[in-house]
Amino acid sequence: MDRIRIVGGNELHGVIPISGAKNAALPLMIASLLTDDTLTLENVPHLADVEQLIRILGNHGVDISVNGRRERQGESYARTIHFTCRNIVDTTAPYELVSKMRASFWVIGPLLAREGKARVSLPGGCAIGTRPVDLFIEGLQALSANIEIDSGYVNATAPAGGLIGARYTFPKVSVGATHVLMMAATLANGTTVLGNAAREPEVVDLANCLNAMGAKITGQGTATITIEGVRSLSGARHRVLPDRIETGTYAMAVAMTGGDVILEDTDMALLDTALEAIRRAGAEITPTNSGIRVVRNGAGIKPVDIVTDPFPGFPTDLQAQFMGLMTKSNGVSHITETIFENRFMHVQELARLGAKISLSGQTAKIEGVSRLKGAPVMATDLRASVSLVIAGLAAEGETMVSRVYHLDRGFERLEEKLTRCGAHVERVSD
Ligand SMILES: CC(=O)N[C@H]1[C@@H](OP(=O)(O)OP(=O)(O)OC[C@H]2O[C@@H](n3ccc(=O)[nH]c3=O)[C@H](O)[C@@H]2O)O[C@H](CO)[C@@H](O)[C@@H]1O
Ligand SMILES: C=C(OP(=O)(O)O)C(=O)O
Repeated sequence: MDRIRIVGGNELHGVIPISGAKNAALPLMIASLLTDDTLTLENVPHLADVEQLIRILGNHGVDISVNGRRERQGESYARTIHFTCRNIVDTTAPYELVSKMRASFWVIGPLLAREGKARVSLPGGCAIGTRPVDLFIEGLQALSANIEIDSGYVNATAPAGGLIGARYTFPKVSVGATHVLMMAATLANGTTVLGNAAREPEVVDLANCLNAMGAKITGQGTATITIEGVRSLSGARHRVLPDRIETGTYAMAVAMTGGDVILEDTDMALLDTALEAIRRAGAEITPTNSGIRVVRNGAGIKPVDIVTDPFPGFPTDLQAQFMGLMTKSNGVSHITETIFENRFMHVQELARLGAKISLSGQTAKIEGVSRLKGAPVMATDLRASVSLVIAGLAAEGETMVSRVYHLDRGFERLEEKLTRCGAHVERVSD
């Protein structure tokens, strides 16, 4: 199994290209199930989750080619991928495939909308909380779907004439349930109004792509999304938006090590709240023509308190990385996690590097230390694993991160991007 070896102590200087967003690419790929025409996605990152979803979509009958070639034949960076689903050949998404990745559950929306039925295994994904699917079920029921749960599967059927548009207000903001309801409602009869919808940029990206396919969606990016159902959707060409979590992660890495880096092909507006926190920690952040410049010279890292929240709040997917940064602040900071009830597994691993962190309920208290010391650590989930990389970059000596398959779910060519900026990071294959 691969491990990542880091020798800490180097500043970062150079340019880091930001990839397309995993969390936008996945729902966009799933949207290809809604049409018998070709959906072409540009800037698709090469990640384990994308490969896994390619397998799942193939099982439903989606024909997939990369840059005009068949999948797995070559180039693997910022790919353009064509998805064509002339016919859905199977409306079951089996446990063996879905259990590996939570977002694969989202096929339930398009399958139900296009074929009138879906049988989808309850999902897996990062072990960061219980992550139920009650909101998906309630929302689809509001569109008149009949839903039963049996032997670990969700069996959904639409009325004979198809799903029926309705008003549904989410009792809690859910990115995934917003994606699914939006996709399902595009082909429903009549109009759907989603209240308390997620406002994340990835939801907006999906809505924009669906509109390019002929859907009639308005209000994306606000808490109320209106979807007027249409009879069918066509193909489209769409560019996946930049990964704001990858952007924030590298910005925090520079704030941690010191240095001067341009994050290319990204956009400050995607992560205002996180960038503001990094600024308060002592980094200078400015826009450039193609992205963002992050600089930290001399001065130490200041302690900053944050609370995670749905967009536009501080993203939970950057919480672990920010904690990594705060381990070396020159004071005491507090981080409160409000989205997932079990997203502090990085705490004990950061402690192996010498971090001083205590937990009280959903709040972590971080007492900054002047030095971290390299150690063997274990990745426990996707964002936790990269928080260990950030800490390792500033630790003295060698940090060896095991279980990097978590990292490979969401960070494209991490070791290459960091090495080019002067870090000592390498992948070790046993
Ligand atoms: C592939 C993808 O895009 N994943 C992101 C997505 O996950 P995901 O879409 O799974 O996260 P949600 O926004 O749905 O989850 C938010 C909260 O709602 C709860 N909930 C959700 C659905 C439901 O039916 N019932 C329920 O109680 C969850 O347990 C969690 O506590 O948004 C999360 C929150 O920004 C991010 O951390 C994930 O990286
Ligand atoms: C939690 C994440 O992913 P998933 O929802 O697929 O588990 C993430 O991207 O940080």
